[in-house]
Amino acid sequence: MALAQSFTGVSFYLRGLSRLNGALHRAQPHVQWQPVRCASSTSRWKQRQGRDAYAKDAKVQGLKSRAAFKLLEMDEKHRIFKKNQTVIDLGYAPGSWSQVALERTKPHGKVIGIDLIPAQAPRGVITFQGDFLSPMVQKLVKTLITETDRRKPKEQPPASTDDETIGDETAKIAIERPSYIDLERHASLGTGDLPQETGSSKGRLVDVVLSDMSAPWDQTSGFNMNTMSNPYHRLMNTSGVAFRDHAGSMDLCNTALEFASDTLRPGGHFVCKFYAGSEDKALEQRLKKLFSRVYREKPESSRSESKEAYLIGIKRKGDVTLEQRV
Ligand SMILES: C[S@@+](CC[C@H](N)C(=O)[O-])C[C@H]1O[C@@H](n2cnc3c(N)ncnc32)[C@H](O)[C@@H]1O
Repeated sequence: MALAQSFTGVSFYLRGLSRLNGALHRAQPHVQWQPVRCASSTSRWKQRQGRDAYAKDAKVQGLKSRAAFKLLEMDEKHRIFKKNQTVIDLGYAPGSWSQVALERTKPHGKVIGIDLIPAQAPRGVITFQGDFLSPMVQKLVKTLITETDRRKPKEQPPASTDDETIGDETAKIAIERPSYIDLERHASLGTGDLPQETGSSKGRLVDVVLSDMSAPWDQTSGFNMNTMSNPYHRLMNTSGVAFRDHAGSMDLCNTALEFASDTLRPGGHFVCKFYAGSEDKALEQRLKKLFSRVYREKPESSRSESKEAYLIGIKRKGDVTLEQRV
């Protein structure tokens, strides 16, 4: 049974890091996750999913979505993951990138997923629900990173304590902190006792920061779906208006990059999705300040009609930090 502790408006789930089964283990015989080429698409999403070989392959292999293949392609080319790394997955829901990250960082990799919406995370992923554009949420995530780093798997309490159940078990780490709402209230009153910003290199505990965040838009179709059991369908990933998608993605990417600047170890890597447009060159320049090598990728599994593409930063420079935007 999964244990969950809810704080007002924010939920933490820590599932047993070493007990990976379910979808991930079912996917194991196909660890290569070799996709076949994409079939032609139609304008209707559902029909397209029906014909899309990547979407079918993801289902067969127990992956939460076809997006997994984009990350697998990029990892194949740039060797992003190594065993036992700590990975932050921004916009993790429904969780296929987290599945890939867990698989590629075995046996003791740690994956922390953050998303606006609640979702059933892959087993073994620590999740945090909140808007990553909020500075408060970013601070809480930094605190969570520090806390989980202190509690390595070998340091967890024995199976008989209250914090751990046995069986299809899930380990829970109870993290003592004020609620999200309390923190927001204190901040607005100017009395905030916020979590301390982690000091320069001291807070750099992360090996890989991934961001597949897309600015969410209100749902415009598919209202007949059972949205209580599948909240992923409550929001659309693109507005359909190229400029809005581009502007939204630049904000998300810059925020993810600044977070990477604060939390990535020297030598760490960064991947972020963006929607192409006039500002993406400036974003690429910012990456070049922080990383030794920067690549622009459009994986084969990314639909050709989509303006999405990825920037990859390899090897964070140890002596550089990015200035925050004003
Ligand atoms: C394309 S989906 C990610 C798919 C995921 N990489 C996977 O493989 O399953 C984009 C996600 O970004 C999330 N997102 C968008 N804006 C966000 C924000 N400001 N904070 C946190 N998550 C956000 C959305 O809720 C959505 O779940």
